[in-house]
Amino acid sequence: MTISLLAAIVLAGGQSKRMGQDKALVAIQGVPLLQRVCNIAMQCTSIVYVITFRPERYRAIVPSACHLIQEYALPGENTPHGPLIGFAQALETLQLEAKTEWVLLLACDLPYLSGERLQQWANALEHVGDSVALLPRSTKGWEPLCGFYRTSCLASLRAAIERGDRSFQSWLAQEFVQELPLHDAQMLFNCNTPHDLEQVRRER
Ligand SMILES: Nc1nc2c(ncn2[C@@H]2O[C@H](COP(=O)(O)OP(=O)(O)OP(=O)(O)O)[C@@H](O)[C@H]2O)c(=O)[nH]1
Ligand SMILES: [Mg+2]
Repeated sequence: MTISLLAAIVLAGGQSKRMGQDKALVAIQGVPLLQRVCNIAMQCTSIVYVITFRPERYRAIVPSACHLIQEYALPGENTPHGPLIGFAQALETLQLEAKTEWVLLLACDLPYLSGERLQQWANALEHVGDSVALLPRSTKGWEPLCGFYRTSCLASLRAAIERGDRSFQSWLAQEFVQELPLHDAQMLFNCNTPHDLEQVRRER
């Protein structure tokens, strides 16, 4: 697909409570997780945004070609307010600055992401019908933080947030989502806890 059709958003606004230290900065083979994810996103598109409450903390590790978006608190909402609102805020910026048809959304805690697999998936975007999103599925349901969304979903996303939805699952339950074939389930492994991190460091 032509590169201007696709941008990427990386979410780095979580609290890393389970990890006990900022996951974005945790290094695997010397490379901070957020940096790894940005590098892989850049294999799919030259337009990469990172949304976070702490852009200054990450400036030194995020590749200079990536854009950092300052996330803001919504009135009456605690922070972090969760990935759904983070995604909506990043999409607002994207619509103003990049105007791509699709966006690849990625969590920052995916140590086994494959750029090749993402590129293969991205190639399918040219042939998608009316779907709002293309996502892999696990036994738990859609895997919303490693897949593709039409940027025009912002209107429906805003409406869901207004209604009080805070989870991707409840928003996506109302949307037409197409499944991406997942041949390597490990790609979706989340590095959430010190135990997860130990496991990844052992395997790498
Ligand atoms: N931009 C943004 N990203 C978020 C927010 N909340 C979670 N995320 C991101 O969403 C992804 C998945 O979140 P989790 O795995 O639950 O990460 P977390 O919230 O930092 O971890 P815990 O505090 O242990 O639940 C990670 O990339 C987080 O950085 C938010 O309010 N804003
Ligand atoms: Mg996680």
